[in-house]
Amino acid sequence: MENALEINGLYKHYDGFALQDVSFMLPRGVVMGFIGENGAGKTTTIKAVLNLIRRDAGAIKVLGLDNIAEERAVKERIGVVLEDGCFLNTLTARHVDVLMGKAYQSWQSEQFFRFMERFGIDRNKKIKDYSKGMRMKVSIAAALSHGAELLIMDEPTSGLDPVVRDEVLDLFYDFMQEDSHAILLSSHITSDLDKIADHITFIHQGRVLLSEPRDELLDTFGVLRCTAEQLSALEPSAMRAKRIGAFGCEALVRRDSVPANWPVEAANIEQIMLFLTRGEEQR
Ligand SMILES: Nc1ncnc2c1ncn2[C@@H]1O[C@H](COP(=O)(O)OP(=O)(O)OP(=O)(O)O)[C@@H](O)[C@H]1O
Repeated sequence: MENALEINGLYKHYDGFALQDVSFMLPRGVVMGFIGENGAGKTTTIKAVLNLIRRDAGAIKVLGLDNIAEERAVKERIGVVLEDGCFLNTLTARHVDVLMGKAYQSWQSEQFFRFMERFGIDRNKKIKDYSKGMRMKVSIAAALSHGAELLIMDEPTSGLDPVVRDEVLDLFYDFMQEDSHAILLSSHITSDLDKIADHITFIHQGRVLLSEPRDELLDTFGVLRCTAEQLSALEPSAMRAKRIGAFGCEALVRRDSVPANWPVEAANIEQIMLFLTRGEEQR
């Protein structure tokens, strides 16, 4: 089966910022965490996938379809949740149901209202009177109620409390019970990604620095705390990034390239992201 998403050589230039040769692949059956610091280019990439901005170069396939030439077919088969919410504040969940029914051939009202009941959301109340968590749940419920195979979400859990975040992650988990489904999820909340992401794509200053299965990433890299002398004795290829402080050095290292008796600790996604963003890069 074709990949859920393939981005090849995506370029987009703004004044003071550019996406440069962004390429990665999201296979079906996979939840991809799309991470990077503020302004790294996550939303710009997602907007290019959704054909909301004009790209300068590159090719994007969504569920095997060209995202521009076959835009209508693509829209029907993906669920989208954007950072700033998708619906007007004066609408109620009932209105959302009517609008979505017009927008999607395969809209499932019953499914949508089952979600509303599960979340205890009053279908007659206006969106502006919902809490932030409820608004996000309505957006996610809408994205999940038209038989989408791929969910594309820009920071769906940001600003939500840990209990609501967990409920939302449960929804994603349910969605992924179907093998052909996939999720692209941009997030700053690395603990959510620790729970749900199978694959991590990390973007920094408009370029993809890595795109790998999460377990491989965690197996490959570790954090070494050592002296400057020890650090300089290390093979350059063993080190991906380093930070040198007054009291010693820390380096993100390839575990298998460091002498076995050196103290290398497991790294989590947040540490890897911080090293690659703020550490002195070693290529
Ligand atoms: N329409 C635009 N015109 C000019 N610059 C833009 C435009 N949209 C985005 N940018 C710039 O592109 C850069 C990347 O922004 P983007 O929203 O893609 O980052 P992000 O990784 O999603 O960040 P965040 O995590 O803060 O949402 C930023 O410097 C932003 O100012």
